[in-house]
Amino acid sequence: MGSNGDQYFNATFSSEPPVPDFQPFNRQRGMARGHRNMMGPMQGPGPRNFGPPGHGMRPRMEMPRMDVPPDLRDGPLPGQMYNEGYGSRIDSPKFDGLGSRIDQGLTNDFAALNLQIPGSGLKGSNPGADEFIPKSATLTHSASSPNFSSFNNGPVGMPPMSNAAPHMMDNGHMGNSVPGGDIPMPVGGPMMSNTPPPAHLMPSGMSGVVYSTASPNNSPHLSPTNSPLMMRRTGSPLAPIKPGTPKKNQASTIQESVGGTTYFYNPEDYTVQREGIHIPNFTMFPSIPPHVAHMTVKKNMPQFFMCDELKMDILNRHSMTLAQIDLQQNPDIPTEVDNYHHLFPLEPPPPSSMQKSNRFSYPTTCYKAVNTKDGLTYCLRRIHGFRLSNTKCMMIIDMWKKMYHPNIVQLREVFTTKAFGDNSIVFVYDFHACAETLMGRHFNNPGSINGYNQSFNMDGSSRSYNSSGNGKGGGGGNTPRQHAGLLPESLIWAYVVQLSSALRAIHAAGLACRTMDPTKILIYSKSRLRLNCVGIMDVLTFDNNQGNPLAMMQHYQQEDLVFLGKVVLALGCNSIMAIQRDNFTSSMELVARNYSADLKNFFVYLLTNSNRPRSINDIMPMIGARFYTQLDAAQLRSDVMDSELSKSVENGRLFRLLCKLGTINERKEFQMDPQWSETGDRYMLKLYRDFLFHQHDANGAPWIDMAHILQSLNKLDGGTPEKICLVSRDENSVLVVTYAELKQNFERAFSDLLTASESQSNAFT
Ligand SMILES: Nc1ncnc2c1ncn2[C@@H]1O[C@H](COP(=O)(O)OP(=O)(O)OP(=O)(O)O)[C@@H](O)[C@H]1O
Repeated sequence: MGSNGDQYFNATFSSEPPVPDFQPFNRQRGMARGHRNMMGPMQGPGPRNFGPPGHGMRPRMEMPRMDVPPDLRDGPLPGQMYNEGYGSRIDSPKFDGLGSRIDQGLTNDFAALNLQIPGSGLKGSNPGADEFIPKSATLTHSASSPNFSSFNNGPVGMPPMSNAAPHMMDNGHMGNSVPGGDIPMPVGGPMMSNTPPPAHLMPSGMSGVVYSTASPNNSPHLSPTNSPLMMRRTGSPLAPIKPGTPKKNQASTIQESVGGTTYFYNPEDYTVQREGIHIPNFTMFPSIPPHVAHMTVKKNMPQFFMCDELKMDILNRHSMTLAQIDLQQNPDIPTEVDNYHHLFPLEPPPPSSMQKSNRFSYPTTCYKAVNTKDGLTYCLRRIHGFRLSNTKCMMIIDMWKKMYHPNIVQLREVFTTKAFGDNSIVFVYDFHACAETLMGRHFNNPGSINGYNQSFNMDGSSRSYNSSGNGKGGGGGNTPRQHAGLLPESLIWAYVVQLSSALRAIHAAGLACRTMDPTKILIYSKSRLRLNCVGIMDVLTFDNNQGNPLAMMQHYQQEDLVFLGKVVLALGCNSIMAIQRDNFTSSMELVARNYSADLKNFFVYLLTNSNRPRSINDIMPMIGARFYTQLDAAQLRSDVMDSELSKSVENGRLFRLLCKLGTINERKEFQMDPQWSETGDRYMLKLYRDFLFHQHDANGAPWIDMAHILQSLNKLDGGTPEKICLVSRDENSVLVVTYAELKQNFERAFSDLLTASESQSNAFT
């Protein structure tokens, strides 16, 4: 079995489910609107235009949130704040928002299933009771309070889908945005959480308010007592659904004329209530999918970010790619070679400049370098002192350049140069950061292993193999070993599959590898192989007198197969010595003792009876069902990578959001501008920053919960209709705003900033 996914195969498969990440409850995933027929018939539009304006002609396969009735898009949001001089009023006379309808649908759905729905808030309390109605909940703020003029310009509607960020099209469900159930928001309700906000956020004039357990639209949800973090620890604290919850009556059809077209629609058709589906109007990283979560070794802490192993791997590769050398201390390295600059040697300088490569009979040097045209990093392999006398061989190079394979290091171009002070030819390959050679990984210890005490070249000559000299890898270290110091057979087959796959593609293209050698096979990650240096031998050994440059290919292909057998035999015996002719019998005995008959047959086929023509395709039956193992490992790894990628997608989005917020808040140059942060609309964003980061609990202790920050930021990004209460530090100003309003202000502020920066840069140019 390949070790690409070894850490997952080795995982402890515990019967105990892992701690869910940020997912305090289980519920039905959202369905596309196209499934509505499964849930019940559409409420009947008549023969004219049906549905809210802008939706009449739409096919029904739409995201539910696309269909926002005009009362929510254009009408005042419940709880809309209006400016009344220096006082602001919370006006929430009829709370019948989208969210509550959605919630009701979900609640009913769950009720039908006789399940408990967290967050329904049904604990026997009557939501319509007076205690839920903080009548005349008028908030005051100080004279320095922000100018709310923007609210006078008319109602702030729920943002239409077209204004939403693309990620809103995702079907992810949010952590604890459990619908509030059947409870309509009480008239005049203060759109508060089902638990009181932290003490410092509770306005002094509202201390007697009873907080509703109603719609999530009105609920900040997260507080020190009901954060997802707490829920993870304690199980869902949200109330179970009350059995037999009555269904809400159907709303009557609404008629609306827009631009001469009359739309008839039932508002509830354009919410997801009827389907009992709740698709959040924002997105966030929900959790690791179970097929990945159960695969990994169980961790004590939930993983919101990339796993350490992968992160270190990526960071190492990044730093290796960015590494530079001080050219003043290395005058031998030219600043520029052809289209490449920032040359960085990938191996220490050889003891003698005349030391030849084990494989090429010329001194060679490898550099990492950046291409001036595309800015990408490549590997330059310089062959010292080689003068290209005939360009006919470039026809083979062109064939190699077209050869794309996941187990071959891609050849990009070949050029001659005098930049090194001699006639050199340079082969440019893709750079695989942190790659090492198979030699360095597995045969770096030239000492006695398995009874062999001398290293040999693959061709059987007696020259000792050096390590790759790059200080990486090593025969011991992290290399997986079976008993008796041998490699696990699964790893050997993983190598065989990859090497034979590369050879198969090469031979099918009419070429030959000619560098099947442990020093010319790159390995990275756990067991990922690539054949390196393809095409070099075709140039270095090109026979000018030969009419057809490909005439010798069949012969070279036969050699490839023999060398494949030798490389794998050396791996199987864990020694280069194993391939020496004298050692062949004992090597085969060792293989027969420790490995399967298939592996032995593999060596017999490739390394005996030299007169028999061989084909790479004959290897496939020997690999047999092990192909499935490789495929499984590759797919598992792909699943893990996909899951890791999904985390990063959300991280990047939130990081950009935070960057924007940081650039808007409290800009010194705008401090005295009445339109800016201290006195203008941006004041709201400044208070939001405190809401986001500076919460404390009832005892005044800082309340630090990543889940609160993540969820709140995601709601801001999604511009949800949910309301939050923002309080100034002196507690004299209280703003109740929806995330949608915050988002509008946020985007406006940032675009103002961009405009200002453009005009400034224009002023300077
Ligand atoms: N395409 C590449 N991407 C990244 N690193 C590479 C690439 N090619 C080579 N290297 C690095 O350069 C080092 C030297 O490679 P090289 O092929 O010269 O190995 P070697 O053992 O020194 O062989 P030789 O005896 O032929 O010089 C390798 O260990 C590898 O880490």
